[in-house]
Amino acid sequence: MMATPQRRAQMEDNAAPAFTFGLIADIQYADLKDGYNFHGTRKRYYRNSLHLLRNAIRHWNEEKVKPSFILQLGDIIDGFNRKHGASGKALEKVLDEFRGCSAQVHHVWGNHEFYNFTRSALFSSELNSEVKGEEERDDRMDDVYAYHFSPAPKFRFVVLDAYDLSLIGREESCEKYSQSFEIIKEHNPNEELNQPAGLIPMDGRFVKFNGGLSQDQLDWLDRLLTSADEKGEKVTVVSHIPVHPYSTSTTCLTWNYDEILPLLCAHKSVVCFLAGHDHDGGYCVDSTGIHHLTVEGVIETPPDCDAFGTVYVYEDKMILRGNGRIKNRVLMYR
Ligand SMILES: Nc1ccn([C@@H]2O[C@H](COP(=O)(O)OP(=O)(O)OC[C@H](O)CO)[C@@H](O)[C@H]2O)c(=O)n1
Repeated sequence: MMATPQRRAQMEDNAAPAFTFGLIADIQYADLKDGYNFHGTRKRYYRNSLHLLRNAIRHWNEEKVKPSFILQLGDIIDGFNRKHGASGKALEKVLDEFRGCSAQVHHVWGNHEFYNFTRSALFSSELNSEVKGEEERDDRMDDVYAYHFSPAPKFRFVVLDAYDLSLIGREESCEKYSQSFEIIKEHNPNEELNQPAGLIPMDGRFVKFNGGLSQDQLDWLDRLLTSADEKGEKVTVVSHIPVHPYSTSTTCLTWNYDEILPLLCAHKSVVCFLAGHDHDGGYCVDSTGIHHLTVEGVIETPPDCDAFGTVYVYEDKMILRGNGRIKNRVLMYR
């Protein structure tokens, strides 16, 4: 499709951005030969994912305007590492690549983080990139990996914990596990709870490899966005699991997306929602003008291609410059 002259002009904005940041999703590195996804329809390049990460970091380090930070959108190493007793070694290998990046990295937690490590181990690891907020600590958020940061005046990023309510990464003895079990069993009668087989399409999200936000996290997000509205900030919300059904397949959607979406739409500060998880990627603009971008996964990207992007942030828009299978996009603020 030909770009309209207006779209071309927007893409070619040569003015200096306020700042830029990098995007990469679902690296899922493992020192294993290539495999396939569950249905055998998509090849997974476990070893090569490290090379694609290296390409991304080389690109970011050579950028004229250096990215202020990188968003690693979760599933940094694959769950298969655990079976091979290689979780620590695999993580170290990927983090070592990231250490060569001149920008700070914000790590989001996905399902594969919990296949490899306990929640408490993750909190004490380098994958905890939490920036302590300016607001008073809320004790109810102690076991939740959610935080926010402001890379430049009038801009804020919120990192969400999409496995706050989940059957993975929560001790069976805890209240949140019981609550999650009830939620999933109400919609999914399958013996194997990773299976969406037989469910009506919109219920396909009620599988074990997804999760949701607790009421405490929703309340925290609401308070944070109210404060951002008052300050006139532009907010980008980041999570491993997408929240808009048009930006992903329904089997990769957050359990309580139907509570999260209205909350985001009610806050004028929110301009963009970034996620990974669905390796095919996706994009839509919701009815209120929030951009929902699901970033294509490195793990299912062939070795001769790439899967990373750089976002140039302006006062009125963000411009995504994609590499490999990630498309260029202009995201005008609502
Ligand atoms: N229909 C399915 C799909 C998966 N499983 C099992 O669930 C676990 C997680 O699956 P996996 O594909 O590894 O999860 P990813 O986060 O890498 O990918 C999510 C989307 O599929 C990507 O687009 C694993 O144990 C699978 O075997 C299942 O039982 N039934």
